[in-house]
Amino acid sequence: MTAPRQLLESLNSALLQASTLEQYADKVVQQHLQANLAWTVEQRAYFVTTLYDLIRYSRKLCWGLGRRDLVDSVTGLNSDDAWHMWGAYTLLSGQTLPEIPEVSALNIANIENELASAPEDVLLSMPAWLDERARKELSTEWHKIANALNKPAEHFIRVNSLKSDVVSVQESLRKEQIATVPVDGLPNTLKVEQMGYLFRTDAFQKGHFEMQDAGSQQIASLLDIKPGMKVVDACAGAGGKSLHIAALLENKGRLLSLDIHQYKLDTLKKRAKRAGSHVIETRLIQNSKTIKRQKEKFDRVLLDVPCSGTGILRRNPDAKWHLNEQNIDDLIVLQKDILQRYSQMCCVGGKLVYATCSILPSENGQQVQAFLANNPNWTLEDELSLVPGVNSEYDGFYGAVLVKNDIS
Ligand SMILES: C[S@@+](CC[C@H](N)C(=O)[O-])C[C@H]1O[C@@H](n2cnc3c(N)ncnc32)[C@H](O)[C@@H]1O
Repeated sequence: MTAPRQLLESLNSALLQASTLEQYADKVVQQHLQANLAWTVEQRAYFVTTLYDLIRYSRKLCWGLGRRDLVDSVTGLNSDDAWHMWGAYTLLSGQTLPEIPEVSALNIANIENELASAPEDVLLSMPAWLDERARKELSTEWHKIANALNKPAEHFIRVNSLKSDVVSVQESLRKEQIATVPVDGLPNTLKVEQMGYLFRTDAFQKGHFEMQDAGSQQIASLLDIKPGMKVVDACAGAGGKSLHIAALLENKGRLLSLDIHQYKLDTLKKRAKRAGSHVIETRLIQNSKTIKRQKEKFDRVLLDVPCSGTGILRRNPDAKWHLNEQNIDDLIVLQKDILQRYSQMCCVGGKLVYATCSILPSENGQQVQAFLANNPNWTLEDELSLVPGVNSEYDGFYGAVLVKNDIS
């Protein structure tokens, strides 16, 4: 596709905005798409894919351009640098550059020559600290995982079984020129093959589906939910998994969705209304009493804890530039505290799922093992570890199913 000048200028300013790290890339994308409603579906796709790739590969591109001063932080990027990054990216993707002055000085031989001396973490375009930590935790698998995390994310739909079914959603989207295919082993999941304005479709407006990665869709299923159960989703956020749980409950029973941020719960409420999920009650966690009051009240507990998000870097490529090593260490302390305190909400004989969207064992299996060592009344029933590049084509997710036993 030959991108029009106006689109390239938008791309340039979007890259500058994202590089300040003052806004997350998805918000920058939303602003630009909203401001350019005349772009075709193809042009929108080019904008989003290219911006995300420029962010994803910024470290490698800066090295290739000989800009070692920008390799460790692109927060000092200016408009000329942003044009050069787009130019280098275009050449490295095997495409030709238009004859415009901003990129006329670039040539592929120079870029490849610079990259020949780049260290592994630069070629993977990962922050040096993350590369070092992941190598320690994941050994030789890290290389494969990092390459998989650098691929653009695919888009998946979870059909809302409270209101529709896979065949009807597929047919409804097909009428709006959006092509989808079923996903093996996941009965309510569709993969989007031909993108369109998904959120404007009739099926979306009527609550017949939600956008949710196929890996993420496997977490609520671990809870082994039966209609009528009492369930708590204690880190519910905007409700991706709460909506799935409500569907598994077939709207029978009770689902308490908790979070420390009211604005996320407000979004959850709107989504629940659209989805026809009547069993959801939201509650803000104001202090430790909110949790203590729910002691042993639930058959199922989901702890989808705050984490590094390293499993979903394909979807949020800028997250690696926002993170630092201290953040991960702090998150590990928080996860441990949430698992210890919030597990009290589970009744004896009940089950708890501890989940993250991280690929780091220190946030996953190691947390669970430490919990089991300190809590002999709990046992590990099952463990799901979806690791891009190793055993999964989807986002990276971890889920451990823990059972609370009576040892009195
Ligand atoms: C991984 S996100 C949850 C995503 C959500 N479950 C979904 O599927 O859309 C983690 C959530 O934990 C919340 N959180 C952070 N600290 C918390 C705490 N101490 N107790 C409960 N929730 C917390 C965050 O606000 C965030 O919404």
